[in-house]
Amino acid sequence: MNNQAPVIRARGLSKRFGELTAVDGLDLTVNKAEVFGFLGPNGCGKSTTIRMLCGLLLPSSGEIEVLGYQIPRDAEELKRRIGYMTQKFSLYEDLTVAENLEFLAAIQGLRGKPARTRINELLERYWLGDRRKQMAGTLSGGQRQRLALAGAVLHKPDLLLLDEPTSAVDPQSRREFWESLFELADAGTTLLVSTHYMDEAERCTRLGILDAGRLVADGSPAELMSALPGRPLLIECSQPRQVQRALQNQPDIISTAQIGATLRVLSAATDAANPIRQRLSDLGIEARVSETEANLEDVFVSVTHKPVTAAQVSP
Ligand SMILES: Nc1ncnc2c1ncn2[C@@H]1O[C@H](COP(=O)(O)OP(=O)(O)OP(=O)(O)O)[C@@H](O)[C@H]1O
Repeated sequence: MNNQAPVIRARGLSKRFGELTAVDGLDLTVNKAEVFGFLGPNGCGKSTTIRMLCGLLLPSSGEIEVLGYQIPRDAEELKRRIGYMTQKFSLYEDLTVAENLEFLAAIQGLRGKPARTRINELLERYWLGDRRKQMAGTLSGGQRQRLALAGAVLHKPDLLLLDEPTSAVDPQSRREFWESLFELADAGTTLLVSTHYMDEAERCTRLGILDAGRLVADGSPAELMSALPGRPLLIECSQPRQVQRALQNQPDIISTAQIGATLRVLSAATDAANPIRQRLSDLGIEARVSETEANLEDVFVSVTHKPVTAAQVSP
C-alpha cells in the first residue's frame, strides 16, 4: 500500500434495513495515524458504518477500501490487520485478565515466549499488571475497557475501530483511555472512534458528524468551529426561560440552551447581538448579551439541528 493512500476510503456507502436507511450515501476518507472521531445523535448510523468498514456487515451499496483491501470481498484478510472494540464488554468474564489475553493470543497463533512477552507488555501499558489473576467479570468499567483495548491491539493492528468505547466508564478513566489512544496514534496506528461526548470529539484530529445516516460535517475541530455559520451568544439575565421563550421561533435563531442563569444562543445572523438586545428591551426584559467563542456543541447543534444532551457535555 502506498503511504499516501488513505487507510479508509468509502464512497456512496449505504445500508438499508427494510424501509429504514441507516447509512445514506456516505463518502469517508481517513488517513494514516489520524484519530478520526465519529460524532452524531443516537441512531444516526455510527455503529452500522463501523461494522461495514470492518467487514462485519454487508453494505446495501457503495464501495469500501480499508488498508488497501476491498471490503467485503477481502474481509478475512482485513481482520488480521485491524482491531475492533465496542462499548459492550466482549471478553470472558469467568476467565482472569491474563487468561483472556492468552486465549486471544492463541486464537491469533501467538504462543510461547512471544505471547508471554506481548501480554506482559500490554498488562503493564494498560495498568493491569496487578490485576492479572483477577476474574475479568469483577473488574471496574474502566479496567474492563483497558483490558478490551489490550485485547484489540494484541496483534499490533494498523487500524483500530472503536465504537463508543468509553460509554460505560467514569470521567477519569475516560481521560486515561484517551491517553492510551493517543499513544497508539503516535506509534502510527490509525484510529476511528465513535463517541457521544463533546470533550472526546474535541480531542480528535478530524471529526465526521453524522446525522440520519449522512455525513453533515467533516474537518478538524478547529476547522468546523471556524466554519460555523453565524455566532454563538451568551445572554445573562434573571429569567432565562422568559428570554428563551422570547427568542424561540425568531428568524435566524438556530438554538437556545440554558446553562444555569445564562442562555447560550446560536444565531445564523452575523450581527445577532444588537437585534436580540432590541427585542429583549422592547419586551421589557433586562439582559446582558455578549458574543462568545464557538465550541463543538455549537457546531453539533447547527449541523444536526438537535440539542446536545447533558450527558454529551463534558462532566
Ligand atoms: N440489524 C438491524 N436491523 C434493523 N435496524 C437496525 C439494525 N441495526 C441498526 N438498525 C437501525 O439503524 C439505525 C442506525 O443504528 P446505529 O446503531 O448504526 O446508530 P448509532 O449512531 O450507532 O446509534 P447510537 O449512538 O445510539 O449507538 C437505527 O435506527 C437502528 O435502529
